[in-house]
This record gives sequence, C-alpha cells and structure tokens, in this order.
Amino acid sequence: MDVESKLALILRYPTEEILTVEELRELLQVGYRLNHYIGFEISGFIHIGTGIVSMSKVVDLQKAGVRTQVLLADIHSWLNNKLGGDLETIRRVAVTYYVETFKKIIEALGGDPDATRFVLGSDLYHHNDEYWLLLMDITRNLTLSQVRHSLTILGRKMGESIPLAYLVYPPLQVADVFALSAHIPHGGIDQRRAHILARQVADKIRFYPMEVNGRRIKPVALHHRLLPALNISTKPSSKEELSEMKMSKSIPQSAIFVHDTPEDIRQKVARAYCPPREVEYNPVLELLRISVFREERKEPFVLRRPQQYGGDIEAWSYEEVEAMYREGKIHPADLKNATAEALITLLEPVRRYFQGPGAKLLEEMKNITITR
Ligand SMILES: Nc1ncnc2c1ncn2[C@@H]1O[C@H](COP(=O)(O)OP(=O)(O)OP(=O)(O)O)[C@@H](O)[C@H]1O
Ligand SMILES: N[C@@H](Cc1ccc(O)cc1)C(=O)O
Repeated sequence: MDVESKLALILRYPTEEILTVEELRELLQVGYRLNHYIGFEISGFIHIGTGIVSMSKVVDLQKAGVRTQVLLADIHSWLNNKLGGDLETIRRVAVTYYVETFKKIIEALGGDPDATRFVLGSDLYHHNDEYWLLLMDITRNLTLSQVRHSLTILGRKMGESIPLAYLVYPPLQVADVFALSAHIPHGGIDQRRAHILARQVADKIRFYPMEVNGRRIKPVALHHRLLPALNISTKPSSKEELSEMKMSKSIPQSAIFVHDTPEDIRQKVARAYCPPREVEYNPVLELLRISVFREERKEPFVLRRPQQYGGDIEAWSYEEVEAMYREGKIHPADLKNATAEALITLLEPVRRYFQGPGAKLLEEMKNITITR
C-alpha cells in the first residue's frame, strides 16, 4: 500500500485531527514500522463510543501496517477510583471482559484481533527501572501549570483541594506513550491535552527516547470524534463541553453497550436526543455514520420509510443523509428506526458472543459496582 493510501485510511472518519499530518506523512515515507497505542480505563461495560468508534480506527491502522496496542490502564482506573477503587477487580476485569470484548469488536469491524497487542499497565511497569526513571524525568520537565492545564474542566475548578492523584495522572499517561514506544498515541479528542504534554517533553526526556532512524521525533497524536451521550439535551457550546457530554461507560443512561439486545437498542435510540434538522452533535446521526458509512458502500443504504411519508430513501454517503436531514427531508423517527436497525446488524456478532461463550463474563460484570 502506498503512503497516500495509508494516510487516507488513518485520516478518514472517525478521525478528527492528527498532530501533525505532515509529521505522519514523513514517518510513513521513511517506511519505519510504526507503533500505535490507545489506553482505556477499566470502569464498566464497553459502549459504542469506546468500543466501535475507537476500535474502528485501530482496524484502519492495522490495515495501514501500523502495529496497534491497547493499554488496559489499571493503575489509572484505580487512581480515579473506578470500580470502587478495587485494584484486584480492576485487573481481573481488564484481562477478561475488556480483552475479550475488544477482540470481538475488532473482528466484527473486519480487523485481526490477534494483530493488536493488549498490555496491562501494571505489567508494563513491573520490574521496570527504566519506566520509573522515565516518569521522574517527565515530572522534571513539566510545570504544575502545564499539568493543571491538561486536566478536565472539573479538575481545573477544584483549585488547591484537588486530589494529588489527579495531578499524578497526566505524567503517568505521558510516560505510557514513551514506555510503549507509541509513535502514534491515539484517543478521543478529549485526550488531546495529555498528548500535547507528551509532545512538549518528547525532545527533553532521556529515558525511552522516541527515535526513528536515529532521529528524535515527537509522537504524532491521533484523535477521533467523540460520540455524544444519547441523553444530552442541548448542543454543547464548545469542544471542551462535548468532552463532558460524551457517551460514557460510567453513566449507563448515556450509552448503548456493545452487548445490548435489539430491544434495548431500539428503546435507547428511540429516546435519544435528535432534534429535527439538527446535524451537529446529533448522537443518532453519528451512530448511523459509524454503523453504515465507515467503508465506501458497494450498494446504497436504504432508509425504510412508510409509503404515506414518501417511501424508502437511498443514500450512497453519509453526507447525502446529513444534507437530507438538515433540509427536513428525513423525519427524526425514520432516522432513529434506520439507525437502530443498522446498529443491531453491526453488533450482531458481538451480541452472539455474549449470548454464548461470553455470557459468564457479562454476568460477572453485572455484579460489579460501577463508580465514576
Ligand atoms: N463517547 C465516546 N466516543 C468516542 N470515544 C470515546 C467515547 N468515550 C470514551 N472514548 C475514548 O475511549 C478512550 C477511553 O476513555 P474512557 O476509558 O475514559 O471512557 P469513558 O466511557 O469516558 O469512561 P468513564 O466513564 O469511565 O470515564 C479515550 O480515548 C476516549 O476518548
Ligand atoms: N486518560 C484516558 C485513559 C488512559 C489512561 C492511560 C493512558 O496511557 C491512556 C489513556 C481516559 O480518560 O479514559
């Protein structure tokens, strides 16, 4: 595959930005085998945002010849008090439910589940002096104000009473980028600030220096679009606010989980925020886009509609659907029906897994307290 085709795969939807495209092009031109990573906190059931949106980019990267890695961020989850702050439970869930679910999703999206490396955070740090020196070196090269700036709105508002753990978290996340030699750190756009820190220290640290053919490089950050929560009730006023309004696994009513039944999906989509003609931050349109317009279509998508409302509509691209919706030619109820059915089809293999061999994992998860 030539460089421009690889670049097109990496840049296509749901990618929102790459810092920077020029740097990525150069790295691809060198022909060096690049590493990627995306990290997840272990905090509850996997939803379409973390599962389908993130993994669809992982599959694109696999196809572009990049070595992909998923970090199961157990220590970070514990720092953030996820799953009741019980580290043992966090680890068990990470290496069972999380790994198996991600593998099933990668397969359902047309990727190779065995081509992605899964790394448990604490395994990466175990007996690893180089890692601790790297972490200390990162803190030597960052200021409090830089770290504060990288926090969520909530963290920044806490002032002096902020738990110290929240300030330790960003340098830890930055260390992961280098400890995993991830030339392409990836996440939703809400991870941007952490990746900027990584770029700021890249040429200063002495441990795990990131080099390609003997030349120091900055990690090239890749950010995908965030799927809004189903239950938002207004448009976010900024990108920052969208991060607070994303579909989130610790807010179950905001999310469609990858194991949800067809009936759950129909009900959740039917209740979702979807104002007529509104195409920005519309979770239903976004769900349709990820479900049926990720790949170039070989046949048109058919949006079923009763004869009395004008009959079926055909579309080859997401842009066509978006334009028709903006012009009021598609009613929210018809969009919701079509989206629910498309999602049900996409998730079918994952659901089948959880009805069969994965049922035990799901049962175990249901008995675990999910905390935010
Ligand atoms: N709604 C979403 N759409 C797209 N990507 C998402 C979404 N939610 C999380 N991600 C991405 O998944 C990765 C892991 O995020 P994270 O583990 O915080 O998920 P979360 O659902 O927000 O969990 P929690 O509710 O525990 O904070 C990040 O890169 C994040 O940007
Ligand atoms: N910060 C990510 C999780 C994460 C943790 C460690 C990393 O190295 C990367 C990502 C989140 O908000 O969910």
